[in-house]
Amino acid sequence: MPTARAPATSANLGSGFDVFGIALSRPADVVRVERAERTTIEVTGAGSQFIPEDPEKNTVGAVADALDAPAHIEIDKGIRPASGLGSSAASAAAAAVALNDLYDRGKSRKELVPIAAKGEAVVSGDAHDDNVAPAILGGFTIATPDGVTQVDADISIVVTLPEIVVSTRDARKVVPRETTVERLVETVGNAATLTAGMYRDDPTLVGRGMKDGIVTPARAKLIDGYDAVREAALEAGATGVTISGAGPGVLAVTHEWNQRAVANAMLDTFEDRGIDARAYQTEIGEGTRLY
Ligand SMILES: Nc1ncnc2c1ncn2[C@@H]1O[C@H](COP(=O)(O)OP(=O)(O)OP(=O)(O)O)[C@@H](O)[C@H]1O
Ligand SMILES: N[C@@H](CCO)C(=O)O
Repeated sequence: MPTARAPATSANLGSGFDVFGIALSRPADVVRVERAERTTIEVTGAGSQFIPEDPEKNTVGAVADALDAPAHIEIDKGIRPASGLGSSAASAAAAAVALNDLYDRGKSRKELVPIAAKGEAVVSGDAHDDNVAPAILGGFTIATPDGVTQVDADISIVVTLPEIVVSTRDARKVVPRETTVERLVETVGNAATLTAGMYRDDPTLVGRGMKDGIVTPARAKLIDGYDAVREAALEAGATGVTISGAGPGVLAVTHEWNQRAVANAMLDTFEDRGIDARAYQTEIGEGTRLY
């Protein structure tokens, strides 16, 4: 039975809304697939009680359909749903890679990206590629309508995950529909700085390039304590802080040597406000691995 492990991912990185994404070395989902007459799904692990097993409602059902690959699909969730860590995308990415192997469909990793994105459409209303691209390919990815560009990068990351639920569908409703030319110029500059930082494995440039004055301020209101947690992480030495994906995860870029200090500062700040949270000290990592 093919088994695939797909990593958590963080989309947007502030200045790259719906375009940038990174794979994280942990946590991850593990998906096992077995040929069947029709698709059935079994979900265990983190937050599994909130995840539908109906193939019409689970991201992996749409992937099995798109590959014409009916299967019994077992999902072991390592990534809590509605986290901002690409939980729904990780299952879709792992299913795409495992089903491609099970049915010998011969699709390349890049060809599997839009197929896995069909799963994202099931949960958030549209098929953005910015989580499934890094989940499948690993590293830092730039997903545009013209295709995906992938860069391997070595950057330390802390993501704190508060016990707050923010669904991608709701977080997309608060995204401003218009912006100014000044904001556009600022965002292009930041996105370019971030990309240069990824090429150079430079956490200072990546952190600086995550600044965003358009989408992040609107979404920060959905995350209790976001401004205070951001300040605390920067004071502890993070080079940049933003919302991970659609939230509520909060992502900090760090130097490797102060990862722990940044994680503790973020956790303490959530705790001061009575919000339970957990921290992942992680780094940009590989894409889906097939066993
Ligand atoms: N295989 C799956 N894994 C996780 N969530 C799933 C899956 N299939 C369907 N869902 C549903 O998708 C929703 C979670 O997806 P959502 O995009 O909101 O969160 P996320 O993937 O953690 O966040 P983000 O995309 O911001 O990183 C939940 O409503 C959940 O029930
Ligand atoms: N780019 C997406 C990622 C979450 O799926 C968003 O921020 O809405």
